[in-house]
Amino acid sequence: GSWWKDVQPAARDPILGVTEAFLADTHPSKMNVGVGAYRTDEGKPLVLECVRQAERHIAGSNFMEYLPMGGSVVFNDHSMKLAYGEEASVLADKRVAGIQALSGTGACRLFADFQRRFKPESHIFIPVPTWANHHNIWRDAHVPQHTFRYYDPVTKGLDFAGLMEDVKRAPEASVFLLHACAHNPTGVDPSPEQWKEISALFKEKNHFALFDMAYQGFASGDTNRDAQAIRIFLDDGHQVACAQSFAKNMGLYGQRVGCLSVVCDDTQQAVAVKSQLQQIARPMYSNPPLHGALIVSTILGDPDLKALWHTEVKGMADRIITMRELLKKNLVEAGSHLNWQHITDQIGMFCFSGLNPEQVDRLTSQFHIYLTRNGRISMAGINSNNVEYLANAIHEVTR
Ligand SMILES: Cc1[nH+]cc(COP(=O)(O)O)c(/C=N/[C@@H](CC(=O)O)C(=O)O)c1O
Repeated sequence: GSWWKDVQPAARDPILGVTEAFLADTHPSKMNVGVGAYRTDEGKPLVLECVRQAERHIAGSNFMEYLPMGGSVVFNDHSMKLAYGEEASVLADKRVAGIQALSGTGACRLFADFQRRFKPESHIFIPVPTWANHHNIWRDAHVPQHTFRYYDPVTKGLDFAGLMEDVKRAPEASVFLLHACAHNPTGVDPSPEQWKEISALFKEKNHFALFDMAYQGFASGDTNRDAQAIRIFLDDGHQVACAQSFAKNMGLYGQRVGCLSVVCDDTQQAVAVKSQLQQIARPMYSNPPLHGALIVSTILGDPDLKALWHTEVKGMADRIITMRELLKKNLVEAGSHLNWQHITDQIGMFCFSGLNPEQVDRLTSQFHIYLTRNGRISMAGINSNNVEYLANAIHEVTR
């Protein structure tokens, strides 16, 4: 009989499934505020000018060879400097094992498999809510998951007390997943003072922090400011790990460019850790793709291109902040009397609107507006031409 007769259709991905539904809709006013992918005020994807210039720099260069299993060393060095700081002592002392990854997803997965292999008894503590794919990644790595409180649906802000209590109650030396900035889906980040308290408690409990930094530069427009949580933990002496993505902040979504780095005791340990991370990559995809890493290295390695990138990433962050203000203003003008303060209090790519699944379903069925059922709105999908339409629709389903 047929080999695969028992294979059932997979459930729709809660995020990428929204894009599929959006593409299938032919309505002229349809809006996609689902997937976290930047769009210009004209509603178009953006290729950064610094990327275009980098592509011209590398055009025709005779690169088609395999990269090492750990990817481009030059790329890894630039990526780690971006995360930890140009002058970070852990980099000067060569204590960090860095490996090029298949964007942020790949970096998280490499860490999850590394954790399974070298800390087989460990579990992972994941914030509630988080990026939906985090659960899939640690599930497939066979690492047991727990959650810790993060978001307060009443205040639509950080549940700091709940977070600290859960961190305190977790067993000694637990592994935690933390969003470095622009928390997905809530857009709620701890303040620097709160990060300092979290770091101190992690020290007390001997916890380990993996930072998922998929939006560095995208939150505030300042790459150093968006990495402050990592810098605070480093200054406190934590040996963190960091999963980086260049999908959003450099617009390299489909190039799959990322980096996983692990801070170690010393150079010898970093060499050992990197060698083991490479052994995880080898059977998975052998070695990572060239092109995107070369673009990133070209940009971060050229002062003018790097300065241009900083300007452009700030431009994207600023447009999103403007859309937050516009959406809130249009909701008031539409006649809504609800409190929409969180729309401008939240930061990064997403607004956690507070809409419930039924209201989301109505936005989609009645107004052809596509967003994830947890009420997350990707602010980049909003522009000056559709913000009023969105505000009226939200008012309609929340009145
Ligand atoms: C927190 C976080 N971490 C990692 C990733 C992985 O991105 P990558 O393209 O592998 O570098 C994403 C992507 N989030 C958006 C896209 C997606 O779901 O894949 C999103 O939440 O819409 C994140 O939001």
